[in-house]
Amino acid sequence: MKPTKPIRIGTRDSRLALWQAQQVQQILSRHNIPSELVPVKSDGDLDLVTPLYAMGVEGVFTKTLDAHLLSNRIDIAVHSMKDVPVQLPQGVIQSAVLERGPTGDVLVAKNDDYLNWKEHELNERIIATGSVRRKAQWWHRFPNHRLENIRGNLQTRMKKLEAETWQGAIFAAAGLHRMEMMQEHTFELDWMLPAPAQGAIMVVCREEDVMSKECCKVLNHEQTAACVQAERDFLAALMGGCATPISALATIRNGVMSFEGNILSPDGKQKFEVKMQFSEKDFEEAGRKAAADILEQGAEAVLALIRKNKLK
Ligand SMILES: NCc1[nH]cc(CCC(=O)O)c1CC(=O)O
Repeated sequence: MKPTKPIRIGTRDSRLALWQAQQVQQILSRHNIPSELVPVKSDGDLDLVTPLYAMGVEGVFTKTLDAHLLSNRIDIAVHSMKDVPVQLPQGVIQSAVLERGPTGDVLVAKNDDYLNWKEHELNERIIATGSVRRKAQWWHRFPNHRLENIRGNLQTRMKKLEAETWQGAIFAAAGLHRMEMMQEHTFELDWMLPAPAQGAIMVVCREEDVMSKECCKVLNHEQTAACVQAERDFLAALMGGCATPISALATIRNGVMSFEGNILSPDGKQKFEVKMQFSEKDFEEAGRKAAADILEQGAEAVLALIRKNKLK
């Protein structure tokens, strides 16, 4: 099946978003499917002051592209999957998930000091992150550190870090990697679980657009799709929301899925975690089963706390 007109690929206009959309374009072109990029400004990019968790709406990065899709100004939209609310708008469907990049979070620091920081140390250090999920996990490990809010695209945040006296800032490894912005003093935070679907690129299209749906099949990476589905099912079963201190990472090796998830209170004091393995026949159940396990441990108390904070 070949489209008669180039597929219009909607993307945000940040450098990272454009890079990701170009990946999609390259794969399509390898399969002789013509396409064109349609960059669109999103509200999440226009307001650089308000922390994301205070914007009060879900999908600040995705709703502008959703509107473009539903009004037929674009045929597909490319998103950083971790920014996409688990509930897609009516009429919009997931048409592919690309093979995943690096999944973790990293600390970009001013020097190599991090290697000497002890868990629960008394030193007060200043680290920048705007993410409630990263804050909660950081405070769980370093309760005495001060965490500063930071917003903006990767380039903006990196410049801000250079200009401030902070010891470091936290970034998704995938973004830095894709922008070739890996800095000298960068440390993998292997003790921190990423946001559900971090490092994955999702493609969506209109539900009834058979042609685009078919073309997107060449973009889909099945193992990645199974892993991020499990992570998002975990999130959906617990809250169904973004900007919550809920993390998850699923990986598949030799046909077995290893699933890790956690929920923390926003101050990092309470933490529940789950680690489970699933064989292929249970992949579709993984997220839901992990959520049931963590709730059984008593995580509901933390969820109630998060809900109360959100209402304030
Ligand atoms: N919320 C912003 C965002 N959305 C996707 C990425 C990076 C790429 C990815 O994680 O898929 C980032 C930057 C960051 O968290 O540092």
